[in-house]
Amino acid sequence: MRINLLFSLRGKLTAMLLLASLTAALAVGGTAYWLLMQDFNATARETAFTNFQTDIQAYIGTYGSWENARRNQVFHEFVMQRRGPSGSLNPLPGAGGRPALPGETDAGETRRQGAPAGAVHHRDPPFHFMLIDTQGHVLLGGDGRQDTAVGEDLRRHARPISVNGKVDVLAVPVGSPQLSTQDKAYLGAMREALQNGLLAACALTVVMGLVFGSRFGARVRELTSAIQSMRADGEILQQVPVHSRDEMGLLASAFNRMSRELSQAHSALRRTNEQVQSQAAQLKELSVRDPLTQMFNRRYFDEQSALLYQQAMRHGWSVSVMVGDLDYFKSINDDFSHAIGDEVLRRVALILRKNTRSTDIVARYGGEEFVIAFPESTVQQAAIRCEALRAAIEQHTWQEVHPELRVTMSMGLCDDTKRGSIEKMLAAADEGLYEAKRSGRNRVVSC
Ligand SMILES: Nc1nc2c(ncn2[C@@H]2O[C@H](COP(=O)(O)OP(=O)(O)OP(=O)(O)O)[C@@H](O)[C@H]2O)c(=O)[nH]1
Repeated sequence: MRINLLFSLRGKLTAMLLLASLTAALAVGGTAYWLLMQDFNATARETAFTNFQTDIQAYIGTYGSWENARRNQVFHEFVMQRRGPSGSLNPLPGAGGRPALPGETDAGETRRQGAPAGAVHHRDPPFHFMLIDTQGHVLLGGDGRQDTAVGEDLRRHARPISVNGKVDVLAVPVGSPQLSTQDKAYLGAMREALQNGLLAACALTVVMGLVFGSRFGARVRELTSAIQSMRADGEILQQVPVHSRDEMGLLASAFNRMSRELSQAHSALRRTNEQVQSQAAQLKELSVRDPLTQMFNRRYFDEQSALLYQQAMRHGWSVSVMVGDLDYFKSINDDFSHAIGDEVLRRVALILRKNTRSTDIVARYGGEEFVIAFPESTVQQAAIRCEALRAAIEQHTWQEVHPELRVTMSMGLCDDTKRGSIEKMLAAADEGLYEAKRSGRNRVVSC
């Protein structure tokens, strides 16, 4: 049976691997990118703080105190003066200290850090510092909130700036750090590399899924085909190769063992069945045989002769029955021994069997009495054959058994099917036998 690739193990395994790799790649790539961004932000924030701290320390240090410094020179002018026109001292715009962004200038940013309330802002820097005193009052920045106290939420993030070993001011970060063009380019390249890696991983996963799925599917197919080949009529023993020691290998080993055990059990069962059938046949044979002469017994004769009679009636065939009895058999037993009597019975049985057709039903009816049913035989035809039997018995070399032994048989015959049954025909033949005995024995009398 062919299975569509989509629904095959190979297809499912490939899809599972693809899903797993996509999920893993997205999770790992996303986390790595996020961590990288965090790292960049932290570095940018720290650099900005260092620059701002340096400027403030220089500003206050130059004038002795914040109040003096503010009275003497505006902070952004101090910074401009300190850095010079190129601003090379601090490449980051404003007190925030980040690299200049397109459309921004260092001077512009620096001016805005110290700009008084109401000053014109071309564009708010995305990240800068507000300077507060130890009581939380705004000293610098804060979009016109000078001398007002900032809230606890902002003070929580304030970082102290010490001047000459004393902390009088704190820097509060405002906004989020902006990355430089170089950083952005670097991060863009990283993102592109991650995307390409993700695509490559997916392609590799599909190929690996198809290859591994194919190998895995082939091993499953071996098992499936072996199971489908198992038949109760002798094909139970199926063995598959064990390729590995993993679960598939264990499954293959377990299947091989199960198939071997099943096959052994099946063979044992078949042998037992054969023995039972043979014993049943022996028992059946024993039940229809006379143990002394091995001839059919009375039961068998009654069954078979009744069938023969029915067939004869149905087809209009003739049928004859003979009842024979050994003459003076009691004297044989008495004069020569019971064992010689048995031997006589065995030999008579042999003579009767050898001198009749395979279609004739020959049986020992009891004691020294024998019966024969002749299918498709008139009484005249049966009489000729009974006469031959009688002569054969008389002429047998009985001297081999005992020098003085002489054996003869008297017989009665009947072919009158109109009597209604085989039993009635036997009864009529028995009358003939009686007549044969009465008229001198060793003869055949038809009735
Ligand atoms: N040895 C031996 N004798 C048997 C067997 N079955 C029956 N007999 C004997 O056969 C004898 C039959 O004797 P009777 O019925 O008197 O008949 P008979 O002596 O043959 O006399 P007629 O039939 O009148 O000629 C009996 O003595 C039985 O014991 C047997 O299986 N073996």
